[in-house]
Amino acid sequence: MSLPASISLSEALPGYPIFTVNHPTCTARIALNGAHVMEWTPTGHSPVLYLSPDAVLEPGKPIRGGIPVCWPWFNAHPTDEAKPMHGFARNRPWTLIEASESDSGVKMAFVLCSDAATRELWPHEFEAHLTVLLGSTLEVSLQTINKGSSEFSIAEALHTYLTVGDITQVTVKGLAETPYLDTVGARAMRHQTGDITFDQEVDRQYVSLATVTVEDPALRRSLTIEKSGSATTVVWNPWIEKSKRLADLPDEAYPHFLCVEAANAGDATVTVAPGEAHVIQTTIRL
Ligand SMILES: O=P(O)(O)OC[C@H]1O[C@@H](O)[C@H](O)[C@@H](O)[C@@H]1O
Repeated sequence: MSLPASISLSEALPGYPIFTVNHPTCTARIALNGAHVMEWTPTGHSPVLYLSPDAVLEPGKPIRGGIPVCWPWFNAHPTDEAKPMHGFARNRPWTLIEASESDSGVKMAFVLCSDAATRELWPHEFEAHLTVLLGSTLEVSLQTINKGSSEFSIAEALHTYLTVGDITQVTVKGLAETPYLDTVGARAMRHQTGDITFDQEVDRQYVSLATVTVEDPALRRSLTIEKSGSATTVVWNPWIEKSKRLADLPDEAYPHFLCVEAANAGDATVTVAPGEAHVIQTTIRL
């Protein structure tokens, strides 16, 4: 496929293609492995997405940072922990099917289809389409199409790593008075009173359709995360002890990112009938 002038293709390592976007509205990088948006920087601003300096760029491995696509399950597989964490979509090579540009930005679309390897992990026929609009805002949508003859259920997340200046000064607004599944320690349903602030590990699945704002006084900016087709918002920061266990994340990195993820997780799995489709979408703006 021919690429428009604002998108170029290179290899981070042999056999590891990366698309680089240089457009008047933004710069960005997207890996074909996982259809993974690694970086997005609107013109005149510092990077919005966090990418670990120790991220591993290797076919079949997830990238620490950017927007991993978690699909068709979220977190550990519900019955078989030997299967990949967060599903297989972030570990597979996708195919680029559209790349175009306009004055407002760049559009890229990728597809992942069921094959022998995916059937080993998940016995269903599907097409997954990831569409990314990169400009002064970032829009990502993931469409799941059931190509088989029986229904299937999915969990999913657009696992967005946001750069923040100092997590201890961050406030997340939009989830006050919302129930959530707390997955730090023994799982428990809890109730969020007031806005979210951070002084320890946070790993929560909020039952929410709401738009979320991340107030970041250290970088003097706020980020808005809108979403649709998503009944769960995951909020995650590993803090120090969990960071030490993650080999592809520097121990001292946790104050500088926060994950706010449009998701369908926990009880909010999505059932897709044969021939039907489901779309989860998120828009991030400064
Ligand atoms: O290390 P991974 O597989 O990318 O997962 C990172 C985190 O992803 C979050 O979304 C989960 O809520 C956490 O429990 C998990 O630790």
